[in-house]
Amino acid sequence: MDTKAFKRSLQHSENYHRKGFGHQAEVATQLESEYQSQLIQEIRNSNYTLTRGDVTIYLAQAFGFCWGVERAVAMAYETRTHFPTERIWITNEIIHNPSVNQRMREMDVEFIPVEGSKKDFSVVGSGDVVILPAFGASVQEMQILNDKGCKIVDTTCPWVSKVWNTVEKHKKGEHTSIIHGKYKHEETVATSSFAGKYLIVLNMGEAEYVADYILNGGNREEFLAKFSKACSSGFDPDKDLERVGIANQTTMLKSETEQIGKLFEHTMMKKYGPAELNRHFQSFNTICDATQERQDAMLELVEQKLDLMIVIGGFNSSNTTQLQQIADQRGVVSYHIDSVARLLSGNKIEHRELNGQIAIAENWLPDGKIVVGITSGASTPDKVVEDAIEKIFEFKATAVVA
Ligand SMILES: C/C(=C\COP(=O)(O)OP(=O)(O)O)CO
Ligand code: SF4
Repeated sequence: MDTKAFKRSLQHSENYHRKGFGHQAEVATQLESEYQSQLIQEIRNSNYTLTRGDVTIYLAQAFGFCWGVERAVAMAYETRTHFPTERIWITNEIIHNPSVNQRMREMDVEFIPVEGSKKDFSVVGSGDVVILPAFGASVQEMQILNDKGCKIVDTTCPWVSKVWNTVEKHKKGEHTSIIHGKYKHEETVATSSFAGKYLIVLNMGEAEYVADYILNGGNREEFLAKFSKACSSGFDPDKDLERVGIANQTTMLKSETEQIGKLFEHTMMKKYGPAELNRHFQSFNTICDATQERQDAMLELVEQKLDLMIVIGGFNSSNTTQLQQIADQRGVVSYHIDSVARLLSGNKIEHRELNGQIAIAENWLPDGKIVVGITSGASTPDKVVEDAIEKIFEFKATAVVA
């Protein structure tokens, strides 16, 4: 399938919308009242810090809703306003935040049902409206919806579309796209659907395995088993790694994407020599600005003397997990929570560990004066952060009285 031609023709269809519908002002007021926070604004205005009682809060200098998320959520709200009576579907979560997805449900936006691991698009009627989330959708899904003749509202973040353009360039130059990402993540599923040949590597360990195979060969069966869910169909590691291009899921750990890019550049240089490098290697920076800013702010925050860190964001939010990984790498005690409900009491906190397990930690709030670092992922409303901060103040105030 010529994915580039399909995308171009879709964009010219009268059923396809990728800009708002002229209800910006109305929706902006609604979003502000549902997701913004007066307290967080005050903390921003006082140099990102606030002390109340025994608790000093240090907020990261960049955190919370990114531009792409604000845009996607606003478009979804506008869609509801513009099509008040039509049936509206969404192909996945609009972004990875439970409270925002709950709001979608309350607005009667329905999620496409999943049977086993397959989505059942038979429920969608031709006059229905379908929202594509901020991560985008695979080209096959777009084709199904286009064939049905439904109205498509595409909220894909332009930074994500930029990565799709990058893999299209790899395809044109007959380079295999090496995508630094999670093969099950919606964004990576979408990106790989636009790629020609591709291989998805999760981390530096997997990248090193591939680089070693390029230089020294290895066990082909083992390679194929290791990447069975993370490569294009018919992928042949002995033929398809002669020319490679780097792309990534926009929200991975920035430093790791950079290291992976350098690793493949050196590998191809070693194998083919500097004069041939351009024929065998392509790289474009596809980490988005928002991801960079939030990770850089986190790196600064963990340099402070903190008693603990609270990282707030959906448990399936990749960028939030990367923020917690930074705290973990620096040896800062940190808890990833998705809502204030996880702060069970002054003694107990329910949180997501980096390995994905949900655990309960005891005695998480130290006695006496404490400094708490706070950050939140790109899909976390400020309101959720405010609720968590207020709860910490409340637990500590009660502890003093007791
Ligand atoms: C939509 C989006 C980022 C916003 O944060 P999310 O937490 O929704 O997504 P992710 O970090 O990719 O799991 C894709 O870049
Ligand atoms: S994190 Fe970046 S790519 Fe993702 S929605 Fe936000 S701005 Fe877009």
